[in-house]
Amino acid sequence: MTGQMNSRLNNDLRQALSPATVKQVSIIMNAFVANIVMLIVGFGICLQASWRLTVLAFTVLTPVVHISAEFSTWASKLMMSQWTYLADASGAATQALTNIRTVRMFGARTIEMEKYEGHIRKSMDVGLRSAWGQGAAGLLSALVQQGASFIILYYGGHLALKHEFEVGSIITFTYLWNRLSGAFTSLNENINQPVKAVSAGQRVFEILDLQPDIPEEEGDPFPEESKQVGIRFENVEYTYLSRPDKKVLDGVTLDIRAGKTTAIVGKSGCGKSTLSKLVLRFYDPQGGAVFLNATELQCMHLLQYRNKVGVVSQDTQLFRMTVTENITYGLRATEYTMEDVERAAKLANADEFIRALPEGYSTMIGESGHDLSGGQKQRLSIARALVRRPRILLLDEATSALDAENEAMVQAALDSLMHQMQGTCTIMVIAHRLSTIKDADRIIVLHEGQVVEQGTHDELLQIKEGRYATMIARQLQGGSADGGADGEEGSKEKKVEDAIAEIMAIVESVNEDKRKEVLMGIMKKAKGAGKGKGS
Ligand SMILES: Nc1ncnc2c1ncn2[C@@H]1O[C@H](COP(=O)(O)OP(=O)(O)OP(=O)(O)O)[C@@H](O)[C@H]1O
Repeated sequence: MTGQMNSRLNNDLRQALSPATVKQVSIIMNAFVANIVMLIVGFGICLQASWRLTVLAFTVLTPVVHISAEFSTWASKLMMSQWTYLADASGAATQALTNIRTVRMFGARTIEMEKYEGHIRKSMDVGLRSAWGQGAAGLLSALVQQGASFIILYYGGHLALKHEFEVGSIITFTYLWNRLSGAFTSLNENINQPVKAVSAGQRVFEILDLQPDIPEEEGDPFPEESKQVGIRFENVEYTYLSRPDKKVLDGVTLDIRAGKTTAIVGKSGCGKSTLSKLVLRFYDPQGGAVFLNATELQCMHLLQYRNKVGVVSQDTQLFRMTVTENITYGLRATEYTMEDVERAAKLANADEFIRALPEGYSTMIGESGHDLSGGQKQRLSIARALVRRPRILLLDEATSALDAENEAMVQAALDSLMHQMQGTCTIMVIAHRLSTIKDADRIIVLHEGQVVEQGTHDELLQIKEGRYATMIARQLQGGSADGGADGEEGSKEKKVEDAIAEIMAIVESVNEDKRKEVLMGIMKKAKGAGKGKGS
């Protein structure tokens, strides 16, 4: 899609601007004026020489006009489809080049080349058809014009024989007629070029004038600096348009409390990122509503709102700009100082590696940040979130794509970010594992688009400890594991494996000195549950 838009903008823009050079404008204007004058004056002289021959000649010209108009419509349809194929080719090339590592990894170079060639071939076929058509239309109109000259000579001769017309006038008339039809063809071409440019320009403006589905510059102002902001989901339902059969959020009601850190956890695909997309208002819910304090998010001035939201997500996107420009992306020069940038970078554990770059903060970053490690990109993205002084911070599985070493460094940066922001900023953390959200004030567990549990870390641990204890007790007694965590289905072994994995996650998620206590707690409860069941 991006490639297609790109190609459309490039091709159409080139065509739209093609007549807009001083040389082209003067050529078109000169030829246009000369041809119009030639047509008017020539028509007058012809009429004066013989009105009958003039009417005859212009009657013959009518099919030429018709043929040109028909050909123009046909050719512009062909041109559209030729551009569509070119856009497909450009889209395929952009996609393959953007994901060049994946293409190489899967040995798909030849497949991608063939795809590209396929689109180009189709475009070439259409181009050839258009060229043949243009040739045929030219030939036909030349034949019609020659035919008109022949009829003029024939009928003129006939009139001369009857002494109604002088022989010399026939020669003058034929000469004028040839000049007239030449002027007509040239005028047609003169008009065609700006007309094509205008229609290409219209297509460019169609794209430029596209408005976002959600209006960005109207609505209630964002609450003042002194006021804390909380987010509330009330009975929210959401289904992606491309998958109408699957309700991703099904009556979600939850609070992201003002000034607190709230973690959203749950298995892959349960709807966590969809929640964050609704918070960012990329989409609006189909049922229920999202509120910012007492104001419905849909009534909020979107640009002001997004300006106050800092995001660190799993796939950080960087631009081909300097480090400073990447950190301050979206801010105007008056909205930050260099001290702000350095302070944000220090808090994000990024200052050290930035200073080690060849030109420090002025170093140009390669396309999509390919010359930085995943961890470095994430730390830049944390600095980017910090420098905006956000009132809402969204951390969407910011460490999930990193290796252990980078994860530790980025997690340290995130901890410092959350520490810095605590109390002044409302933080929403989306995580796979409980271990990454030790400092959350509240944890909300999602399961298949619904909130199944919520509470503080300790409250959730107690619930889970109780559940796993019951499961372990049942296992120890050789009984069924049904009724285990989150009501999931599957074989007994799978459930035990899941239970152990989750117990390990709990153990990881608490401080070392508390780990023993948690394990002892589970074993104690398991023993109690076993006895209860046995008696
Ligand atoms: N753009 C989309 N179009 C259609 N379906 C989507 C889209 N994005 C996500 N989904 C589907 O919505 C469901 C929830 O996805 P979501 O990304 O919110 O889950 P998640 O809990 O964040 O998962 P993960 O932890 O793996 O990132 C999944 O079934 C996913 O396939």
